[in-house]
Amino acid sequence: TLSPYGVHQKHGQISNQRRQFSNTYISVEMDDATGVAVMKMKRPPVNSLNLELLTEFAISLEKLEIDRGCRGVILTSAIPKIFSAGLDITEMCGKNADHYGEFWRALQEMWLKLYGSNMVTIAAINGSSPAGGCLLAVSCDYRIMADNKKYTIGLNETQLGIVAPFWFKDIMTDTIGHRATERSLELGMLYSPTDALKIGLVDEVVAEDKVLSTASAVMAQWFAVPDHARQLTKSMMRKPNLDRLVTHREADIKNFVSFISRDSIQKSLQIYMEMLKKKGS
Ligand SMILES: CCCCC/C=C\C/C=C\C=C\CC(=O)SCCNC(=O)CCNC(=O)[C@H](O)C(C)(C)COP(=O)(O)OP(=O)(O)OC[C@H]1O[C@@H](n2cnc3c(N)ncnc32)[C@H](O)[C@@H]1OP(=O)(O)O
Repeated sequence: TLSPYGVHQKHGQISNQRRQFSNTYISVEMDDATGVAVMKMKRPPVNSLNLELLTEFAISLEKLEIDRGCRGVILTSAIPKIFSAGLDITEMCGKNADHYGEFWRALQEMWLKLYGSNMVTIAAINGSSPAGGCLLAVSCDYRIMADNKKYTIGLNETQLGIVAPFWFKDIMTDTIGHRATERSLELGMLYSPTDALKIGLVDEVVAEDKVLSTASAVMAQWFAVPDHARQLTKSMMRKPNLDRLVTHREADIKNFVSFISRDSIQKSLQIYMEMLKKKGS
């Protein structure tokens, strides 16, 4: 073990086997010949991240992390036109403090596993990806987005009357820079794929039907670098952000619970949910 987050070399096993494991909201297909797992979120209608999905996500990643045959994960969605609608707003509305705390801890856990993964992680963003959906993408090593101007990506929390926590903000800053993050977060901006590419929020925009094949090709390029060197470099780059959340984890939960429990915030979220429902009907 080379880092507190469990850096270790993965050895690809040469075989023609594909293994699959599936939970309620996450399915994983592991290709032993390539060492690549494709992990799909499948929670209709919009892959909103509820407690169960977040828990399954973390467990699936942990399984892959200890699987010596797995060197990389492509994260994508099984739902057409949607990568993820972000956190399930109903998990943050009308529940009690214990529930909010449990939910936030599950989100932190998932993030520590994804952002701290030793595997190569590539987001194949095949649909809209607001807020928590954007967090998933930005936590990966590389982002490929489908070229469809109806899709958007960004941290739009302020539009809901809530605030992106410091660890969302930190990785956004690392990705697009301080000034762009300041503007983007204050205004709760959502970007089209082309605009996301311009500011560096995604690395590539490709035709919808090429998102997965491009992800596989990029994975092969990343695999050409020796695992131990890439993993140590990743760990060195990401350790400060990981340590910051680990150190302030309980305070972050307390902060979230007290913020989200405020009457004014509950009201904002209810209004936003009603607006979403009206738009859909
Ligand atoms: C100072 C201290 C600070 C401390 C920290 C404090 C707080 C931080 C707190 C929270 C951080 C949260 C991050 C988040 O992720 S919040 C979630 C933000 N997400 C969104 O804004 C996305 C909303 N959804 C959409 O924009 C669209 O649904 C989308 C573009 C994804 C898809 O559009 P489409 O037209 O296909 O589908 P819809 O008809 O809109 O939706 C279908 C169905 O799904 C429901 N729904 C959509 N999104 C969510 C969601 N995020 N959670 C729950 N439910 C969702 C929608 O209401 C529809 O339902 P129904 O009408 O079919 O019943």
